[in-house]
Amino acid sequence: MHSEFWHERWRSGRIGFHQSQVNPLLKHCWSELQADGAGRVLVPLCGKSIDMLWLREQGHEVTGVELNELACQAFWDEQEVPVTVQQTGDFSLREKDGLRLLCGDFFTLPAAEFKTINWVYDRAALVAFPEPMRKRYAQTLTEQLPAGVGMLLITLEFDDAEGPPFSVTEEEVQALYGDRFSIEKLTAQTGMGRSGRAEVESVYIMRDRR
Ligand SMILES: C[S@@+](CC[C@H](N)C(=O)[O-])C[C@H]1O[C@@H](n2cnc3c(N)ncnc32)[C@H](O)[C@@H]1O
Repeated sequence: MHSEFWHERWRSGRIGFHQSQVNPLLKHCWSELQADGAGRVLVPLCGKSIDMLWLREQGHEVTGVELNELACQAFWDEQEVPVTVQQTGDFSLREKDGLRLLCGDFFTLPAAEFKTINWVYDRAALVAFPEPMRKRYAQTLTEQLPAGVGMLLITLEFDDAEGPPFSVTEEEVQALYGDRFSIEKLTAQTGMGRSGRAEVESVYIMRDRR
């Protein structure tokens, strides 16, 4: 998936993935990580998700990483929070009160950004990538994240091969992350997706084996 694909989605407002409410599965399942409002949460491919606000409200520090500048600015504008934009390497940074939004390519995120992460929240990030990029994405996380990290991952499964989103099976989650994490599937809900197709939304809790 090329960057331009996503920039065009944001420019044209075709952001059906964005949710106006906090994701109910996040609210329901986050406590399973026993994160207790402590530590920093990485939200890869965060868009302008208000799930980051909910995580912040729990007490976590939050770092979101998003490719598109419109999305990063819209997040703060919609909260009516004025922020200044700083440049840090290849990324622009908008931050306020423990919530940092880094704008740039996740695959070029400096190693130092991963070192302070305790938790990862992945909703619509892994499934946003086609298969070869999913491998690269999961490899980046498993190689860069520090010991003891935990993750909440939400995936979708459906028959249609076209994406994004892309269908990700439990077997693939195991293949991508099983060497480093113990993986527990918490729920799997069958429902109608945005495009009217049947899909299964699954939540995984992943705990570092190290
Ligand atoms: C399907 S959306 C999900 C957004 C968010 N997680 C949510 O739940 O609303 C995927 C997002 O990832 C961003 N994105 C795609 N490739 C990226 C990359 N390489 N680095 C950072 N962000 C990326 C897109 O701009 C888009 O906003």
